[in-house]
Amino acid sequence: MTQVHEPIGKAAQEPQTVRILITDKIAREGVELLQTQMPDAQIDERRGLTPEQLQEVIGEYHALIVRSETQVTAEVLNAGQNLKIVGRAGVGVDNIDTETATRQGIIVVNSPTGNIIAAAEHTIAMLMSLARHVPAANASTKAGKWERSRFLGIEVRNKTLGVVGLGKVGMAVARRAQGLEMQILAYDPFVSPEQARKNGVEMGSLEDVLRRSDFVTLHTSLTSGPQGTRGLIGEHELRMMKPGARLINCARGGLIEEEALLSALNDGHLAGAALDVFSQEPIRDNPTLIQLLAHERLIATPHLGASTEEAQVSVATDVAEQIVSVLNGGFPRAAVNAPLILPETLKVLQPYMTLLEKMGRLYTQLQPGPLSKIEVTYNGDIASYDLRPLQAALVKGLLESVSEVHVNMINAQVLAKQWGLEIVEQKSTTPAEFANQVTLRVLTPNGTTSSFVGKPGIEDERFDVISGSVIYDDPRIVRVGRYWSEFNPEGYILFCRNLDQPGMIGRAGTILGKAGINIRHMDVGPSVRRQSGQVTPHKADTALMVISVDDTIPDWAIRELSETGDIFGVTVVNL
Ligand SMILES: NC(=O)C1=CN([C@@H]2O[C@H](COP(=O)(O)OP(=O)(O)OC[C@H]3O[C@@H](n4cnc5c(N)ncnc54)[C@H](O)[C@@H]3O)[C@@H](O)[C@H]2O)C=CC1
Ligand SMILES: O=C(O)C(=O)COP(=O)(O)O
Repeated sequence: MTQVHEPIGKAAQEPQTVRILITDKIAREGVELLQTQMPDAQIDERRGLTPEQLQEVIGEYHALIVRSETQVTAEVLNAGQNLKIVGRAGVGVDNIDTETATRQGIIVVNSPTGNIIAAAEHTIAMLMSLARHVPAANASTKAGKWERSRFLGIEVRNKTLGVVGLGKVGMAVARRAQGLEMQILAYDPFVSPEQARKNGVEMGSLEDVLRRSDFVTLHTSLTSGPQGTRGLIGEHELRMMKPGARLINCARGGLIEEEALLSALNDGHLAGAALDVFSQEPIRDNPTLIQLLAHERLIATPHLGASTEEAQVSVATDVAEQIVSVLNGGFPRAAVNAPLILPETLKVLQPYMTLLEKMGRLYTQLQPGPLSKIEVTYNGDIASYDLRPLQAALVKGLLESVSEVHVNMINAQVLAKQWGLEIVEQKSTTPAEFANQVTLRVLTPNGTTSSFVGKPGIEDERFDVISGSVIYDDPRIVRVGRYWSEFNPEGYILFCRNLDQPGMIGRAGTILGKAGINIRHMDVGPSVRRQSGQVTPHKADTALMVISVDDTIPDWAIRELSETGDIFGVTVVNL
C-alpha cells in the first residue's frame, strides 16, 4: 500500500493513502509514471476547477500538479493542510505563491529544462511569421484571395535580434537565430560578457538592445517588486525601439505594458508584434488585449510555447518523478524553494541530519525554555560540505518537540527567524575530540533559570553545550553540558547527575530493576573538569549518568532515584 511517509518534517500522523491532484492538462506519460511508481495512490485529474472549488478540495491532497493555468494562491496553499509538494509541469512558477509555500513548508518543484527547446522553436516560428506575414497570408489565401504584393516580407539574415534575458530559452533562441545568420545582441544583467562572447553573442544595455535591434525577443521570468521585470517594456522602452522594428514575447504577458504596445502598433512605430503570452489568460474581457488581438500587425498564439509532444512528455515525467521521490521521503531534483543537494552529498549528510535533529530534541527536552542564539560548530571533514540540511534538521529538532509547527528544509530558516532564534555556524576541518564533531552552544535570554538543579553543596547547572558525532554511520552524543558521555540518542533515556563516588550505578540499576525496566545502555561520564585534572578524585564532583531504557519509567521509580540523596536532577527524555 502506498502511504505518505514523513520525509522532511510534517507531523507524524497515521499513514494515509497518497492523494495526488492534477488540475491542468499534462501528458499521459506523467500520470502513468505516478500510477506505476505509486500503484496504490489515488490520482485525480480535475481540470477547470474554480479557485473556490480548488480551495475546498485541496485539503485532502498530498501533491498538486499544475501548468500555467491553475492559480496556486496563498488561500489554496493555506487550505492544503496535507500538501507537501506542488509540481509545475513547466518552467514559470509565477502562478504559484512560492513565498507562502515556503512558509508552509511546501516544496515547489518545476521542470527547468523540459520545454525550453519548444519555447525557443516557437519563438523562431514567431520571428519568421512576423518577417513573412505567414498567419495573415494563410488566412487570406484560405479566404480565396491571392494577395502576393500585400504580403511582401523581409529577410532575417544580417538583421539584429535583440534578446532580453539570455537564460536557457534566450540562449537557445540565440543559437537558432545564429543559424539563420542573424547578429545577436543581448541584455541580461546576470550574464557575463565573456560567457556571451564565447557563444557569439554581444552584450549591451537594455537601451542598446532596444535601439539597435530589428527584432526584440523577451526571455526573462516575470518577477514583481522594485527590481522585478513586470512592465519591463513600457511606453519609454517601446519608443526607444527602431522605427519599423518588431517585438516578440514568448515569456510572460506582464513583461510588456500592453496598452503602450497597442499605441506603438497603432501609430506605426512598430512594424509588428508576436505574442504567445498575455497579462490575462485566457483573454476574456480585457479591452486592451481584445484590441491588440484585432490588430492586423499583431500575431497571437494561446500560450503555445511549451506545447509540443516532446516537451509535454518531458515536463510531465520530470515533475512526476520528483513527486514520487518527495512523497517517498526523498529529495526533489529541481525545487524552486529548497537548496539543491546532490545525492552523493545527501548520503554523507543523512546520519548527521539525524544527529542534529536528535541534538535539538535532546536540548529542548533537557532544558525547556526560550532560546535566543545557537552557535553550531562543525569540526572535521564534515565542515567542507553544504550544511544547510543540517541546520534545517536542528531547527526541526528544536521546534517540533515544543510546538505544533512542521519544520522542513523549506521553511526551517523562516521559522527559526519567526521564533527569534539566531543560528551562527562555525566550520573547521581540523578535528576536535572526535573526528567529525558537531557542538551546539546555546544562549538563552537573560534570566532563564536552570532546570538541572543540584542539592545543598552541589551547584545547579545548565546543559547548554551538547556535542555529537557519527560513528560507523550511527549518531552518537559525546558530550552533554560539562560531561563527556557516549550514547545513541534513541528512545527513552534517563539523565541524572550523581556524586562521583562508588556505588551509584548499582543503586540506579536496583531501582530500575525493581520497576521492571530493561536497561539497554548505561554510561557514566566524568565532568570535563575532572578529566582535565581540575578536580581531584577526592573532592566532591558530579558525573552524568545516562541510562537508555526500553520503556517509560514509572513516577515512583524516578522519585525513589531522586530520594537516594546522591542522585539528583533526574529527567527522562524521549528521542
Ligand atoms: N511560452 C511558453 O510556453 C514558455 C515560456 N517560458 C518562459 O520563458 C521565460 C524564460 O525561461 P528560462 O529561459 O527557462 O528562464 P531562465 O531563468 O533560464 O532565464 C531568465 C533569464 O532572465 C534574466 N533576467 C532576470 N532579470 C532580468 C532583467 N531585468 N532583464 C534582463 N534579463 C533578466 C536572468 O538572468 C536569466 O538569465 C520564463 O518567463 C518562462 O516562464 C518558458 C517555457 C515555455
Ligand atoms: O513553462 C512555462 O513557463 C510555460 O509558460 C509553459 O506553460 P504551460 O505549461 O504550457 O501552461
